[in-house]
Amino acid sequence: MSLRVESLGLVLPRADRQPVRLLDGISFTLGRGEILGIAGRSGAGKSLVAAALAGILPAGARRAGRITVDGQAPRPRDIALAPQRLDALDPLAPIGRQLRRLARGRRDPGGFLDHVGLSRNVARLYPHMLSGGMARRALLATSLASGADWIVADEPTVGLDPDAADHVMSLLGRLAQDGRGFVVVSHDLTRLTRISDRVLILENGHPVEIAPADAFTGDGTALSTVFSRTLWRAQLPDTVC
Ligand SMILES: Nc1ncnc2c1ncn2[C@@H]1O[C@H](COP(=O)(O)OP(=O)(O)OP(=O)(O)O)[C@@H](O)[C@H]1O
Repeated sequence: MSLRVESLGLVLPRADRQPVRLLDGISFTLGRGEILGIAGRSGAGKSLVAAALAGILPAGARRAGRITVDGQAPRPRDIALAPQRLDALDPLAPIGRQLRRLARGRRDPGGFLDHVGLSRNVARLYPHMLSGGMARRALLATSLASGADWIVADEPTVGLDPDAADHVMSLLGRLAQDGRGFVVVSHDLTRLTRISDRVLILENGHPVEIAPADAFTGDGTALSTVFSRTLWRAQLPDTVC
């Protein structure tokens, strides 16, 4: 029971010029109940990977490689993206209606709100009435409502204060324990390594390494590449940048 990604790549053809290779050679296997973190510097390709896993490609881009769920091509609702942009929530519909729409009326939206730690009253609220933390949780609720077993959360803590970021990260950890597989993209390596089983480090659209989360400790000597060690050390509180 796994999500398998083999040599995922993205190429953007350009008229009369060399195509741009946006992503190349990204491979991993994720089991149910597991979390794979994806980290890297700004522009490394994290959001592109997140979107490509959910089948969303930049205009004109070609995908290379193979993505399978339990050995088969993913069905449309197998993999859901909780995107970085809060405006992915429909500004014109209350949250409950959005959840019902995604669940195709199969389930009461209240259950999805319970799962992400939001009060059931939130079902009546429009996105502009939510705090940043509530909106992040609502986005996660939409990915649960879609029925996906594999959820890709792109920067779920961006814009949140430290307490709210901790809450959202622990929520992801709890949701994974229910048997879904999560890919969590975050620039916040410290929080990411607390909930992930393994972390894929990306640079320039290429994988640098996939390390077990417990290798991100101390001064990072357990990491196999200088790049990952440098990225990790840059986050340590006593590092002067
Ligand atoms: N639609 C697109 N068309 C062409 N290039 C793109 C497109 N989207 C992203 N890119 C380029 O791909 C690279 C990776 O972008 P991406 O948004 O995935 O980075 P990221 O690691 O998520 O960065 P950040 O942490 O700043 O969000 C960047 O150089 C970006 O300019």
